[in-house]
Amino acid sequence: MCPTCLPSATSTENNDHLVLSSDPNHPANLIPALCAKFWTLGWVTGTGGGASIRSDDLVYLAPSGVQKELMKPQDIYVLSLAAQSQSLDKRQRVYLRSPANFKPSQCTPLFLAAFTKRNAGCCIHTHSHWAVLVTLILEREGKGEGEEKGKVFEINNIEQIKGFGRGHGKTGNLGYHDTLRIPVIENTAHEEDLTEFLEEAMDKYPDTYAVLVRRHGVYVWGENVHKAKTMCESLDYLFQLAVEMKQLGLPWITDIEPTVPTRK
Ligand SMILES: CSC[C@@H](O)[C@@H](O)C(=O)COP(=O)(O)O
Ligand SMILES: [Zn+2]
Repeated sequence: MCPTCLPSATSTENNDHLVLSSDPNHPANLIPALCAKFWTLGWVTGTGGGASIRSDDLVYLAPSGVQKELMKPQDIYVLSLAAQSQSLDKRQRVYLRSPANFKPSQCTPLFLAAFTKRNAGCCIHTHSHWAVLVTLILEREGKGEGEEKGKVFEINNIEQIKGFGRGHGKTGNLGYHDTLRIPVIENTAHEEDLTEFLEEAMDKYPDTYAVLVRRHGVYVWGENVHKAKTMCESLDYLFQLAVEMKQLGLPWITDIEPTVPTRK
């Protein structure tokens, strides 16, 4: 048992009903199904990456260090946000369900940041090559430059930008001519140490739905699973495009005046 886990049920009454459902959209069924799809995209290979879903007060999490594409609903942890907030030691996690012989994902505090600071319903973490390559390009461009250079990915005038919401609490999506900005934080030796930097980036970029982690990957969240998944897909498309644009010597930010169509 992980030292920071505090199960509120014994192993014999391990609240299996919280993860056993015939509904394919139940979070305990969706997390393994999504991770199996993400594995085919190279987002969660070699146990890296993962996904977490919040349904009201309950947070569903994968175990740590497992092949994410082979997980089963019975492997899923369930945590109560309310119980967590009442706990005297905030680092102590209050699990309603802890599968035996596992530890909860090291990404747990980062997923919780998306749920508590942004009221997200789903958070996805990928180790996508494209995300990592974008952070490497930015690292090279930021070398010897000012403080902020290399610490934010910016792109405009690409249709797929319209796949992003304007920001938490705002209505509508970004437009074709808007600039999408994704902050970049530096990687740390231990995943949980990323949390304070992820939270800082969320404060500095209140409209962002994603944070890149240098030489590591990306965290993407959304109000629900559909939004988190489609924004993660749109981002990966843009990261790949951006790497290929860079190879062709094309800039990510361009000055294109909006055109008004003339109708005949
Ligand atoms: C290939 S190990 C990757 C981990 O250190 C981490 O970055 C990660 O994304 C997954 O952590 P996990 O605890 O297995 O959910
Ligand atoms: Zn990771």
